[in-house]
Amino acid sequence: MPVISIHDLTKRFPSVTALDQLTVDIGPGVTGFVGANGAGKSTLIKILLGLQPATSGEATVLDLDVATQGPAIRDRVGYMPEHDCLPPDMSATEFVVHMARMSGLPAASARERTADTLRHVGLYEERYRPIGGYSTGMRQRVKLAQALVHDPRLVFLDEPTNGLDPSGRDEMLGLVRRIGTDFQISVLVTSHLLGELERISDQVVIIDGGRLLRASSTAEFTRATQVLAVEVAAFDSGPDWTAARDRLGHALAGHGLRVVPDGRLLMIDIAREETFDVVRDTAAELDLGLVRMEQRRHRIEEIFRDGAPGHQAGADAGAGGPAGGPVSGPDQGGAHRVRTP
Ligand SMILES: Nc1ncnc2c1ncn2[C@@H]1O[C@H](COP(=O)(O)OP(=O)(O)OP(=O)(O)O)[C@@H](O)[C@H]1O
Repeated sequence: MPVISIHDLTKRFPSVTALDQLTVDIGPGVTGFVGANGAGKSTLIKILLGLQPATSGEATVLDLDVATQGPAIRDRVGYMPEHDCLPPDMSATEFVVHMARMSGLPAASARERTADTLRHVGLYEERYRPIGGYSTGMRQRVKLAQALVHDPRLVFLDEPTNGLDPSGRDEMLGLVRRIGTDFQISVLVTSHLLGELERISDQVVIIDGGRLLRASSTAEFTRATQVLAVEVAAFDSGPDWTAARDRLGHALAGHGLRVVPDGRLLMIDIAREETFDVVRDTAAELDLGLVRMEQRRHRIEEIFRDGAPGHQAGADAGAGGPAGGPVSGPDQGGAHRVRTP
């Protein structure tokens, strides 16, 4: 049963259509909601919380109607807003207790839940210091704690990694993942960075200009391709990786495999089951060491890079044949911007 159900939802502002006939069902677990800046992510969250009316269309959250049951939704759902909204003179404990009381918790359980939640987000030691002296990462954790303190069934996290450096981002993503796994709270987390959502989400919804581009399980997005990526090192020619790569490439082409170089790698069509053995044996015959041999997986960002939703990016990487030029293989890097603002 979907946790969130959105049907034909449109939101028009005077000068822009923020959501355009959006229809999508979102199941339990961690859902990554991705789109460029201005794609309509925050607008959707506000409509789902009953804080803003839609222009047309319907949506339910935990089976509650967003148009008429906003307060009941906000009782059951936690919300971490994108922008900083923290009082600098209060400590994390004071602020989170206050938010717990606002959600209707009695004083004693508000204090107890606050201590538990701050421990969970890694702020226990610092909980009595004024928020004004906190780093960006700590402030993000306070916002996360206040979203969790009333023990919601579902949380909306709007760009929780905003402003964080790579290690802070990794820690935040780990926390978000644990909310879904350890606490069994469903999560809708937004980002304009595709790579980070791919890592932590059970399903991913991609919007562009307020329209649905694609919604599917992460496993479906990142399923294995029929391309084997191989990197070799030459024992006898030192650091000349180009020569080693090309020797192997030509030998494999001689075995009837379709091979395309891509930087230090060879992209090889997995035409038959023995392909792995042929690569291993040929590298050994040529006295080359196998540094890496892995079946490529689709990356979510390929959907954007290659334009068309559902495009079989990477699956035909070897189609150029042995004589084909270098192809741009699946991305090796980390998170990518969908579109810079
Ligand atoms: N209250 C408003 N009045 C007018 N236009 C608005 C309002 N809120 C949002 N918009 C516009 O709607 C579009 C979608 O904005 P929204 O904030 O939902 O995008 P987003 O995907 O969350 O991006 P960001 O992360 O940059 O906030 C943008 O063009 C924005 O300028």
